Amino acid sequence: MQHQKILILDFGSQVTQLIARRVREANVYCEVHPCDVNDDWVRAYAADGNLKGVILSGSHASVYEVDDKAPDSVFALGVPVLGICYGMQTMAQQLGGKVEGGSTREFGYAEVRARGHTELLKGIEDFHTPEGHGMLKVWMSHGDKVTELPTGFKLMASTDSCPIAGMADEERRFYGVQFHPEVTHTVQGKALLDRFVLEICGTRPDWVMRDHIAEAVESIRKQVGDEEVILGLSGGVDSSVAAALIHRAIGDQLTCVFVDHGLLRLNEGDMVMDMFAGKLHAKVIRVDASDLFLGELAGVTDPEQKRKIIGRLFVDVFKAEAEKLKANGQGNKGATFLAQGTIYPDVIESGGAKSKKAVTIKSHHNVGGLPEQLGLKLLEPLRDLFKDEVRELGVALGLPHDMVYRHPFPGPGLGVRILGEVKKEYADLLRRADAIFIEELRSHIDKNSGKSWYDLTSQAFTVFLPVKSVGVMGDGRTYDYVVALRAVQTSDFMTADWAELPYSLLKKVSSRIINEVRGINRVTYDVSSKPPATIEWE
Ligand SMILES: Nc1ncnc2c1ncn2[C@@H]1O[C@H](COP(=O)(O)OP(=O)(O)OP(=O)(O)O)[C@@H](O)[C@H]1O
Ligand SMILES: O=c1[nH]c(=O)c2[nH+]cn([C@@H]3O[C@H](COP(=O)(O)O)[C@@H](O)[C@H]3O)c2[nH]1
Ligand SMILES: NC(=O)CC[C@H](N)C(=O)O
Ligand SMILES: [Mg+2]
Repeated sequence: MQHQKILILDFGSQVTQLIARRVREANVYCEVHPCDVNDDWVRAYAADGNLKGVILSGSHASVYEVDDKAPDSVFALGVPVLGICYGMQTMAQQLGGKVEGGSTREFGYAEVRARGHTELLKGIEDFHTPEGHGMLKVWMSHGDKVTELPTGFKLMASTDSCPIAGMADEERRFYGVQFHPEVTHTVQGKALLDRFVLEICGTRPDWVMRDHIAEAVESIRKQVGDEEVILGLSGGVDSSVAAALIHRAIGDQLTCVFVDHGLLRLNEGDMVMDMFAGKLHAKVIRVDASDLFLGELAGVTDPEQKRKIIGRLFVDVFKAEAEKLKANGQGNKGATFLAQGTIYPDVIESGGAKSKKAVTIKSHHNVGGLPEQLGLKLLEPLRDLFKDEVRELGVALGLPHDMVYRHPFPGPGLGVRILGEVKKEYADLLRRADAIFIEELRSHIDKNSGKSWYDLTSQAFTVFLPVKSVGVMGDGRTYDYVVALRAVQTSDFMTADWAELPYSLLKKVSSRIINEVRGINRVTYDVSSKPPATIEWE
């Protein structure tokens, strides 16, 4: 089935993904593409008639400094266009208006007054002033402003310091807002985007997870035919959901390879095997490669070097398993496809025009280089989905709730949570400390929300610090290792706040770790946000 869709052109804003999230939440399919796609691309993209509207994102740049423009064809498609912040500014400039650098900058909360009556803001006000004007509580982040409306536009909204905070050409259905409707701080932001997407663009809300399973199953069958697929299964959310979906489509033509690199969490290996072999009846090969990984990591202390070694060993193991599959005597012909749990944020991050300019903070282990080296074709059934859509899909496929709502776990595992040199002794201590932390997070329920602290945090784990400190236990002196607890709250993992865990919880965890894990005598809590820190320590 062909879905109607909204095109989001990304000018490099930090929050472009949120626009996509909000549109998807309205059950409308959308895609984010870099702003520098050309006119031919836009026309081809719209050729099947399913493109119902375009949204132009914000940017850190200024329209008078860079020449990032929307392809002109966007304004000639006959579909509605919404410009947000920089998106509004470039729309204004491209259509004959004027944009200038302002002397006052607006960051954060602002109140915007609706002007006149426009279709976009119809029925969308947070409150009315005594004079009867509609006001919106919004989030702003800009220094430049539109100072002259382009021909055909009328004023839609303003603030004290930004007289043109919204503009509309109702004839052509072009709208611009200086504020950010995609962030939750803009109280009616979701309502405004819903109105644009559903009413102004008239899009059919047909993006529903239930239907997606049937469509995905059909397309996997078509793509794979009677060939065979291997999939790197980590037990994490993405690869597990990909495995369940592909298994539903092609059954035994799928073989999952689960690599135990000796850097997994406590009992993780058995849990993953149990679930896949036991409940889903999928073929899973468990490869015990801990000696290989720990052997190659011995003596290596540099984080980037550790990541590269782990990435390379993953490739080696997959390669060896793909070969073995041909000769296993069970009628396998050998895999021609490699399946991956790549999700939409991975696609945007690696393909976005903007992110190519970004510096490498850490080389995320990735299997992106795999297919070429292995001579395999790629199968990525989740590449259009956001994480929470993947989770919804997992539940719909019958995966247990606990598995689907697990915190993400990085491929290099404890390898990046043991600072410096990785040793089995350290990994064993860390596994036990981490298991205690997670157990307590799960059992501590927050009274206000009724949720466990595991569910209230996005990711939580323990980090092993290879330093010793002095302690006293049972009147004796100890000289043992230190661990740090890390718990963060984030929606996209690009930025994160450290979680304000209750002291009672921290107290319990600390006392249990020190009492139960001999070899650790000190526990600290990491109170750094991202940025400037990162979530993992390496
Ligand atoms: N131990 C492992 N064995 C086999 N494949 C792995 C392993 N760890 C990671 N991978 C592969 O690397 C991919 C990327 O890992 P990543 O952690 O980003 O995703 P995930 O584990 O599927 O989900 P989550 O983000 O919830 O942890 C996985 O989808 C999987 O294919
Ligand atoms: O699959 C992965 N392979 C990796 O190499 C990797 N490194 C970091 N992470 C995860 O990415 C998110 C952001 O982490 P950082 O703030 O530490 O960069 C967090 O969720 C991290 O756990 C990884 N995931
Ligand atoms: N967030 C934005 O899109 C900002 C646009 C532009 N850089 C400004 O300061 O106005
Ligand atoms: Mg993972």
